[in-house]
Amino acid sequence: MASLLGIVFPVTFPGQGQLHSRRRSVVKSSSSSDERQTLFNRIAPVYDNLNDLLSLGQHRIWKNMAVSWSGARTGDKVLDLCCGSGDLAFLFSEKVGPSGKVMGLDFSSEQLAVAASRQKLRVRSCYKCIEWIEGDATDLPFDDCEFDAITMGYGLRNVVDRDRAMREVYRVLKPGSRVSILDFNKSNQSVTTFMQDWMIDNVVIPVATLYDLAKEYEYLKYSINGYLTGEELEALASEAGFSSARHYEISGGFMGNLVAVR
Ligand SMILES: C/C(=C\Cc1cc(O)c2ccccc2c1O)CCC[C@H](C)CCC[C@H](C)CCCC(C)C
Ligand SMILES: C[S@@+](CC[C@H](N)C(=O)[O-])C[C@H]1O[C@@H](n2cnc3c(N)ncnc32)[C@H](O)[C@@H]1O
Repeated sequence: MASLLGIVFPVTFPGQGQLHSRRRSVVKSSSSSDERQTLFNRIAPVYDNLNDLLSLGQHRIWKNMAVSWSGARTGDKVLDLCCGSGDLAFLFSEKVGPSGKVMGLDFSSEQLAVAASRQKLRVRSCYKCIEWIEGDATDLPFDDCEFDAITMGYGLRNVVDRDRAMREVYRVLKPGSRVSILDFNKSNQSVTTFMQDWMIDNVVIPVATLYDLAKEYEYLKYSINGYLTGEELEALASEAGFSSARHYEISGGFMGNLVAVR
């Protein structure tokens, strides 16, 4: 498998956060990581609107649940991993408040640019505590035991080396703290899988085609099929060292949320 030596410069987008940059070298495991980075850069301009349209706004409820399950409290230092356009980071900042600290990390510069521009439009003081960092989930530019809570919203499924990402999450979490990982549910129920596939084939992809994004949303179906079941996600967390892990199915089994405690 071709490997690429990529130098990733995790830089911040100074929405209102401090400006800092940390340099790490990341060996990308395969070109598919590059392809995914390109995909999310490409869909960034319409990503939020299509999520609202295609889920009838339900994704905001699911993201609220994920942040609540993280156990984040006022004053905490928290990480939204694979933050994209920042939905969960904004929810996190409402939880931790102005005395807390929110870091949003993603390897898509275009997604981070959308996140930073959304941040500039928000006036509440809690949103000023968010810092955006360009980096890789498999090589986090943070110290051990740095965070009180972590979320990954629709991120883990898109990371090529999920084992490494889970070990990194474990490393940077404080003992006794939680990671909350929201994503599509890879169901064991054939009727759920059938309905999920039907919706993607007959609603999601036709709508995405109107935006010339059919291939990007065909990847969505491919990535769900290649994802882990709830049981497999619990095992992944356990193998990474987490002391407990539970996967909860939500929205009729269409979505799922893993909560793991370090
Ligand atoms: C926020 C959501 C998906 C984010 C997302 C994740 C990915 O990995 C992608 C990969 C490639 C392209 C896009 C994405 C992406 O947007 C979930 C909601 C948005 C979904 C696109 C809509 C899925 C619809 C469900 C199959 C059925 C929803 C039923 C609901 C009860 C109305
Ligand atoms: C579907 S989006 C989710 C965005 C946001 N969390 C949300 O819930 O809307 C997946 C995000 O994961 C990011 N991503 C995928 N692999 C990554 C990696 N190895 N390191 C950092 N970000 C990654 C993509 O750039 C993309 O922004």
